[in-house]
Amino acid sequence: MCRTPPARDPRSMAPVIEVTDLRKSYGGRAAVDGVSFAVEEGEIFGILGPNGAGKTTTVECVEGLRVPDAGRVRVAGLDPVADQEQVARVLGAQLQQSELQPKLTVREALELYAAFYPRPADWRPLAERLGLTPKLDSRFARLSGGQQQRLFIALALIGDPRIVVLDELTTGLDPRARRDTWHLIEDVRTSGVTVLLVTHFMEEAQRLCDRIAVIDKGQVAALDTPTGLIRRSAGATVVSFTPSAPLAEPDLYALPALASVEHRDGRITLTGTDETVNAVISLLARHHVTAHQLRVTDATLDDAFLDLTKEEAV
Ligand SMILES: Nc1ncnc2c1ncn2[C@@H]1O[C@H](COP(=O)(O)OP(=O)(O)OP(=O)(O)O)[C@@H](O)[C@H]1O
Repeated sequence: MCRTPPARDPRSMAPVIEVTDLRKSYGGRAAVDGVSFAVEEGEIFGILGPNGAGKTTTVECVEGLRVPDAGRVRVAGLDPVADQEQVARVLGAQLQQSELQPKLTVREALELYAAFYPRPADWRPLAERLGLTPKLDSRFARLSGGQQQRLFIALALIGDPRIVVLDELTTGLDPRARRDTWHLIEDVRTSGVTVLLVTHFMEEAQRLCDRIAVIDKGQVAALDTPTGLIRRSAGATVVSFTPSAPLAEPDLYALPALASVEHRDGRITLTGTDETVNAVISLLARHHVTAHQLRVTDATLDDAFLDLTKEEAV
């Protein structure tokens, strides 16, 4: 949006955010319990996890808002706690709703936050790009949810940061406003800014993120590209069909790489891998059973997330 993408030699690229064995407890209970990840410059890096997993605590340590109990955090090589002032110049964070005065107009908010930085971005083109120009004289409290989020993005970018941290950016937005916001995030990245994105929305993570750390119970349960996460989850491929004659249960359960079997209204749904699909087709042929409405689909990030964060059976 405002930065020119830096010319980068991929071989010399150091991570712009490094989190190593981060630990943070509240009242003796571990909220973050040994989290490590590294974010490359120019990435959209997602942090995904169930409620209470430790996502916000992790990003607050990256922002320097919380002091870790143990571990190491570096943002552009700086310590967010010891070097707070320098970190504030390279990292833009999304404000929480409560942090902006309801009576402030959009223009006042932009001017006020621009004044915090030695070399702020020009807020006018930023406001224009974010569709805020017609709202410059509106008070914050009178903006719609989508307009408020766009203002938060503008304020996070006003210091012309190298990195922007966005936490639950599209919560409460309608589907159109959410999609508009996704386009904005893609534009932000195209302009060379690294994005650290905390989200609950699988579709959002799958669409936007280059890589995702799935955090569960204070730990990194998996770290991969969205496609990689789907592939590594137990049931990466879903096959469903209505057989022309019943199939023996032991034959189904003997299928290779099978993750689950479901029967509903005469229809069988299996999850597994491509190997499972090939084997079920052979099984059907061997027993001269026809598969009506045979469908083979890829699992979604939603399926992978549920698999990666499932509660262990007790
Ligand atoms: N200031 C605090 N004092 C005490 N406990 C806290 C505090 N902040 C967070 N916690 C607890 O730490 C754990 C992790 O919280 P955190 O907000 O980091 O999780 P989260 O993954 O961001 O959750 P959510 O998706 O619900 O926002 C939770 O059990 C939460 O109740």
